[in-house]
Amino acid sequence: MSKGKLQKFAEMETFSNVFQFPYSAMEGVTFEMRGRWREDYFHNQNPIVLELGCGKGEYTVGLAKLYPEVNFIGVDIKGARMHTGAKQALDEGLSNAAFLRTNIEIIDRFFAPGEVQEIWLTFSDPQMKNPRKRLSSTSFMERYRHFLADGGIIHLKTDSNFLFTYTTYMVERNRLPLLFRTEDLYHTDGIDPETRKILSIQTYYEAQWIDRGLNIRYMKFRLPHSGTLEEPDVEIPLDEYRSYKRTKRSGLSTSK
Ligand SMILES: C[S@@+](CC[C@H](N)C(=O)[O-])C[C@H]1O[C@@H](n2cnc3c(N)ncnc32)[C@H](O)[C@@H]1O
Repeated sequence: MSKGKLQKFAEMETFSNVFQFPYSAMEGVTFEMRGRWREDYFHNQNPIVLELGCGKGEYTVGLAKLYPEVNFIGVDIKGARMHTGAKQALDEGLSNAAFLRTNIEIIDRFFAPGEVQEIWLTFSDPQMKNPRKRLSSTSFMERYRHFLADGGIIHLKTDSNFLFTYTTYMVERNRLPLLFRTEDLYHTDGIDPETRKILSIQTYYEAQWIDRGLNIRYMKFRLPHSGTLEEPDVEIPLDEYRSYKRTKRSGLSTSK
């Protein structure tokens, strides 16, 4: 591990806004703030919004600045990336932003039923070959149901035609209420100023995909608790650009 990463990890141990519980540390352990994030950490009764796969946490930090009356928690397994957002939140005194380093597969161990109001999926890996790892698959929706309020909102912002098309079919097949959907966010008219402000927050990956000339897609839908969820049975064209290898010119590894 590089010296820079080691230093970031050491610093993260001292950050009061970071909780680190990877899968390996969770065997037989119950997260003690489950059901008590508001009381024990945020010290308020405001809603809680998660950014899953937050990377450097641009949405967690950006939304926390825009909405001081809402609590935001960025979740990712990669600590070196999370360090950026966690440090920024501390430096800027954002008491409504926190970070949880864990595997999203066990996310329901950290939040009690109804404890979370909304989820953001920002530039999630499309996992074209592995639907069980896809953060908008029905198996993850089932996990989210354990702690997301009934009818809670899920936002998906992505460059990936594959992930966006898959999620559209998943929403249709399960009749989840669709609130908004655009295949080309930055060339869509009629988006209200408040939504535009939220959607203009750009993540690390988003900036790189925009540089490559890709459309940014966005949808939001509700996830009710009732009804059995079924996987859509559809063939979706793969995102060809994701099989490109890292080049000196692009500097972007797309095989992720
Ligand atoms: C493509 S990056 C996007 C990061 C950030 N949202 C952005 O837009 O720049 C996907 C992130 O999701 C995280 N991730 C993917 N699957 C995960 C899982 N099952 N558990 C925890 N983190 C996961 C990865 O570690 C990575 O940081």
